[in-house]
Amino acid sequence: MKRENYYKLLFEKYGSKEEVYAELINLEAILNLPKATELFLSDIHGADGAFDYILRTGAGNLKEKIVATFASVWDFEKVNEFTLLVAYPELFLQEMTEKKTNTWQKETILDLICLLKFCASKYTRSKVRKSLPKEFAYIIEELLYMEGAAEEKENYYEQILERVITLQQGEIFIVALSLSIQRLVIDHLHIVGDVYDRGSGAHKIMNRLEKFHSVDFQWGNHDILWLGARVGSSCSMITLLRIAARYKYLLDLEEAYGINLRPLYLFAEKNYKTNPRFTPKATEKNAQEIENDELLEKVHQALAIIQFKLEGQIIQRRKEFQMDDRLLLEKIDFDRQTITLEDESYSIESFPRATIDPQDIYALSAEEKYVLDSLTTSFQNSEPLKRHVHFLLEKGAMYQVYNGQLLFHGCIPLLENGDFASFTLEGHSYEGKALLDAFEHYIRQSARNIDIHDDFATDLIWYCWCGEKSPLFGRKKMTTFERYFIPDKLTHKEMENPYFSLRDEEETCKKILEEFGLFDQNARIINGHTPVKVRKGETPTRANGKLFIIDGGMSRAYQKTTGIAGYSLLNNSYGFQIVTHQPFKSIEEIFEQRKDPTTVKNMIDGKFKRRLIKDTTIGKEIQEQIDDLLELLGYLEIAEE
Ligand SMILES: O=P(O)(O)OC[C@H]1O[C@](O)(COP(=O)(O)O)[C@@H](O)[C@@H]1O
Ligand SMILES: [Mn+2]
Repeated sequence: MKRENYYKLLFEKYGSKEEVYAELINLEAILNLPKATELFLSDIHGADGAFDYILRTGAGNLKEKIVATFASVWDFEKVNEFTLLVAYPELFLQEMTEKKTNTWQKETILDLICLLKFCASKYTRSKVRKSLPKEFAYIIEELLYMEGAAEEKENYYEQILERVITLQQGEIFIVALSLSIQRLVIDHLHIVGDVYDRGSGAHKIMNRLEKFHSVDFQWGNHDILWLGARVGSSCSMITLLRIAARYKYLLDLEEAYGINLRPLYLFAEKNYKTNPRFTPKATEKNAQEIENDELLEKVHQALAIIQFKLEGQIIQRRKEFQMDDRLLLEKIDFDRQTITLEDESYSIESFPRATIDPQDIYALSAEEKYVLDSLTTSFQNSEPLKRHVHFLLEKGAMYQVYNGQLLFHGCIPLLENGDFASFTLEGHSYEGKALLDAFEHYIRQSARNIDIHDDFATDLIWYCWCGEKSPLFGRKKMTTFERYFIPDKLTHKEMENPYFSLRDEEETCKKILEEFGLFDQNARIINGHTPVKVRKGETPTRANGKLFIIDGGMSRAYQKTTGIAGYSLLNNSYGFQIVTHQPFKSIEEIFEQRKDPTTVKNMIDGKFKRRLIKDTTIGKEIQEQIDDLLELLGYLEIAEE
């Protein structure tokens, strides 16, 4: 478009020169406000309750704000009580045993207004307005910004509150105020991968993310399985189903995504026997569940075998993946019940050989094909999955550079000596940032053609899940087969890419940051994917503070290894804060304990200078708008002459 036409269009948006001035002043004011709070979360793994809890409490930030507002007058007990009220207002009101007298309501509303005022102080009025519930926006604004003498104000407040309460709106008002506070406590959310798998609530998390006011997403290896399932990667789809069987929430997928599992269940019931190696992971059992387990064992096996066959097919047609050592089924000696891996023979146990055709080991049987087709149809017709994958494509990426930080889920593949490891895709060799960009390019290409199921791009989605050079995975191989069938635990080890030890060194982190154009000394890497084993003395801060690992560790099954639930990260205008989470069992337990066990630790960056919006990614965009408006004014002046 010609510059002149652009100015005309821009001017039409404002209508008058005065409006342009007003917008300029507004934008310049925004640039000088303190930077808003970001929350970084990762590895949520279907734990929707824990996720909901973290969002409602702003990962401990809500309590921090309450302490800052009322510290001089309230004790811990009162702070905890109020945190609970703001985080779960509906439930709090419902559970309250004392009478909710008019005085109590009035006091609570005034306290909430006070807190809201504090939380809103670093935002523009227009932004605060957008965060308020429509029905109460006017009243709340009156209460927030009322000018005048103390006495006048008090009378005015008194009158408004009296009215709200006599109209029976007190409780609704309390809920509305609490939700607005929640909304302002976290301004932007970063999901550093792995919302999906190992827990049954991923769809609820995705529903919530779709509506979240400001969010970005770095794909994790588990999310990529779901994206793959939607866009035609059969092997990704079967793998996520196998994991769902392993963690015992397979049936929930019928309701969550409308997946028809009947053909799969019928096939498994007919072709498989029970096999304790495939008993789903679960903690407590009742009689009905035991019966269910038997069926699930069969389904779980059926899925594992289809997965190994499909993997074999991909590895055979994609020599460039260099995964021939993972062509496992052909390495089995069925009569001797052994497998040969890297010239070593290992015994295998309970391998269900009945559905393997010795003449064509990786071929699916007609029945398996039928099951696969019907599942594919189900996945590709699922409306919620379509929406969720659309969200992943729109808000998600392989990595993100935001406010001078580099975010990615897994790793940047490195060689032992710290150089970037290269990988060849369709004849081109890529490394470092270019490698991540290339993966992203192919993922998006595959997503444009969901009817093609075996092209290079779609196969590469599966590679992202478990390939050695996949930045989302970062391990030499995925030993799923070994863990199911080979008792020798030595074979279960998944060697990590050198990145995972080299990232502890400042030099490595600096090199990676520079590769992504980040030269500032305050630049940091924010990483997910690997649980921080607190029990073994590991910490989430590495490389002299250049890198944070924030595996939220919300997957219950993994809490044994970590010793806590996990870590997340906050970043406000003063710098980073590391948040330590305790295992979340239920809201009931939180209400019983009446306290938020989350702890927040400040990591003030070197010099104590508050970061303003002008120093952020959004600030750069606002500056561009300002520059445009200034140019527009210049243009208008010339036009007037
Ligand atoms: O414990 P499970 O569910 O069998 O999963 C183990 C597999 O998951 C992985 O850890 C990948 O998942 P993460 O991205 O959560 O680490 C594989 O490396 C491993 O083979
Ligand atoms: Mn991961």
